[in-house]
Amino acid sequence: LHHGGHLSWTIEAFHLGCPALRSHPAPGLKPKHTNVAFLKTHKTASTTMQNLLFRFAERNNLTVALPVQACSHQFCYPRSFTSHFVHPHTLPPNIITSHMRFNKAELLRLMPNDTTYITILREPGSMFESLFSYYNQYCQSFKRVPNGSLEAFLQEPWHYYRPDEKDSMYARNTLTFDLGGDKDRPVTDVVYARAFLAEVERVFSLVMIAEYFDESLVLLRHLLSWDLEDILYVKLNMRTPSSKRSLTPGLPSKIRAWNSLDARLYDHFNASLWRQLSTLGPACVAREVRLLRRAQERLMRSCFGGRMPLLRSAAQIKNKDLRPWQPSGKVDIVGYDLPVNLSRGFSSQAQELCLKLIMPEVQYTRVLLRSQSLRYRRGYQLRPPQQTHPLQQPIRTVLPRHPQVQRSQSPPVAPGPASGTGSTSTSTSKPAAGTQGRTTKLRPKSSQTQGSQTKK
Ligand SMILES: Nc1ncnc2c1ncn2[C@@H]1O[C@H](COP(=O)(O)OS(=O)(=O)O)[C@@H](OP(=O)(O)O)[C@H]1O
Repeated sequence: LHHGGHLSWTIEAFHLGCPALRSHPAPGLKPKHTNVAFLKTHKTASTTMQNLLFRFAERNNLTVALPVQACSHQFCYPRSFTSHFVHPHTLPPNIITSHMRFNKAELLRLMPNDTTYITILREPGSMFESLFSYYNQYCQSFKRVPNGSLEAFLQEPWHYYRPDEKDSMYARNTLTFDLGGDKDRPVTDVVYARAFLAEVERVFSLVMIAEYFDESLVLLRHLLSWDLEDILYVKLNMRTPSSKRSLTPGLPSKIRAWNSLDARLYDHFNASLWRQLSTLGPACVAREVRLLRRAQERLMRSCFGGRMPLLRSAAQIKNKDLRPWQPSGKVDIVGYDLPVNLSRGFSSQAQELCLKLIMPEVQYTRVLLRSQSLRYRRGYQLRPPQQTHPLQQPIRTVLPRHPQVQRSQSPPVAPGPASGTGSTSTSTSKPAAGTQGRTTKLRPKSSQTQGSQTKK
């Protein structure tokens, strides 16, 4: 993306009187928030968000907390998160975004005081259909169902579901579980449901909604004072149309009843998303979404020569760094390939951007761990002997390395006409199953927003 794109975005949005921009007449000078904890929930477009955050971290030389190898590429999900799951070479972190089961106290210990907490939810019907298809070979509750029939499962879920067995969190109230809640709390326990919802509301400054991904990104950009280029993305981790099934009449309501805690969360935060958007102003939001989509198209054209990169099944993707993990033979996750002839005229930085945009979660996590370990070791060698190494200090005393980033002085590199191969060499085999401070306060919500094997 080129500087001009950013400029026209800010000018156009400014003329529309977007509240956050109006209150900051020189948005280009406002420092970006760089300390972000994104709770990566399951089957909610969270891999797309994670990729966006990984790229943001790399561009700004930030540190991303990554799992220790024993945890695979997730923080030992479904175990409750602890800072022991974080690789020491990725401390102290600015950003955390890999799958985990949320544990507020541990994150407060790990992350800087001014960390912004964000998560994403998806409409329960389509989310459960996605979970049911993706985890049908792993989750016993789903495996028991004759002919893998979603209808049969929903007809009598208690016949197939065992609350305490391995992977049961994919079969009921997965969002509630990921957020650290009790997925099996009876529907009648309204007091619990209300208190849980209130807690989520208190902790998370933004709860994105997958169905309104672009609108959610507009809110995110305002909340964090980020630029347009910071929210560009390519959709990742999609199933092929043939792996999806449409829900027959009556199923959505059964799914909501079975996942009543999740349904409650979704309804609440969907409504609050729209309240936030209306505070920002519908015209402003519509224009920002349009600008985002136009910028995406420009980026797609320059990286991939078309409106979208070439969508491929894993077997068709030549570069193994770009092959997404496949949960089973029964469901196809599509990925992308880089066009072979796009390397000419591209700077290596531009090639890297195009590659990273479409790099699947498992491979990107490995690449990032490698580069951060390298940086860590270099830093360690350069440190005078008397200086205490951060890991020798209790975690609570470690200060963030990059509290905030000033907007880039130089224009971002335009991805000119990319190579079909990356410099990385990672395998696509699925990693092994999840085995198995600092005193911080949650920052107040930003006033700007008034307005995992473990499976993959
Ligand atoms: N930008 C955007 N907007 C809306 N939906 C999107 C987006 N990006 C990805 N997706 C869809 O999200 C599903 C994958 O979610 P996750 O990446 O969270 O899955 S995972 O738990 O990490 O495996 C997967 O849904 P299904 O295809 O229904 O399985 C993706 O198609």
